[in-house]
Amino acid sequence: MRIGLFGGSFDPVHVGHLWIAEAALETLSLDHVRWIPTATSPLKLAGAVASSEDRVEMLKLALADNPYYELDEREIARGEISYTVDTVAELIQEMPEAQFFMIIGSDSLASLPLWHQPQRLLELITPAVVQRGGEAAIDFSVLQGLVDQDRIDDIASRVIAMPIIELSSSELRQRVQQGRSIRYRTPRGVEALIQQRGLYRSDPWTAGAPKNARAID
Ligand SMILES: Nc1ncnc2c1ncn2[C@@H]1O[C@H](COP(=O)(O)OP(=O)(O)OP(=O)(O)O)[C@@H](O)[C@H]1O
Ligand SMILES: O=C(O)c1ccc[n+]([C@@H]2O[C@H](COP(=O)([O-])O)[C@@H](O)[C@H]2O)c1
Repeated sequence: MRIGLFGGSFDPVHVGHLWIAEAALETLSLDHVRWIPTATSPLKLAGAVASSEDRVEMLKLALADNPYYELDEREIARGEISYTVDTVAELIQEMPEAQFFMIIGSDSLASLPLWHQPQRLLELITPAVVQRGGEAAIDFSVLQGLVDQDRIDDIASRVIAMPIIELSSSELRQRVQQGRSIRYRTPRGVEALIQQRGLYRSDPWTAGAPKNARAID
């Protein structure tokens, strides 16, 4: 079994995320992509804007019709800060036969030395980094000091190519807050849920504390 792990805040999930997962499935010949929404991302300690429940609900709608996608709610269930190294160690113990890949954007690679126990994490799992067409080549030198050059070359050989999709969850949140359309930026069901539940309507910065207070209690 070859399994891609795709973690994120998914606040909300958007078509950039879906494209990444699809490109990863093909490039790495994966059996499935396991989507793992964070409780609180270690480098986004202010917490997500939407509640964990709403983010999971949106993911369920986005992933529903794809048999190669699985939703893994362990980080939400664990609560508190979601360290990837803990999640990966758990999964390896549960599925010792599987080969895991950690799907990450190049911005996440750049911050990897700041992650919790990055050296141990890289001993446990191989990152597969998304390379967006037209962008400068990924700088793998950030891994120097964490792993040796052979390992860096191995990681660099597993890039996931995709076109540039100028989208982020922050942009979607901002658009909703400004009353602008998010159509085609996220699946229809997700868009409908955001509207129905009134998510992202108020500006979290002017409204005060993040709404996902439970995640950082
Ligand atoms: N448009 C995109 N193209 C390539 N990678 C992306 C894109 N959007 C997100 N990613 C990657 O997907 C992973 C999960 O992202 P995350 O859930 O934090 O979404 P985000 O859009 O980056 O959110 P935010 O805008 O709130 O920071 C990260 O590794 C991130 O680098
Ligand atoms: O383990 C860490 O220290 C760590 C630090 C930063 C990010 N991550 C993971 O990287 C993924 C994307 O994070 P983010 O902040 O872009 O939503 C998500 O699964 C996070 O848990 C993990």
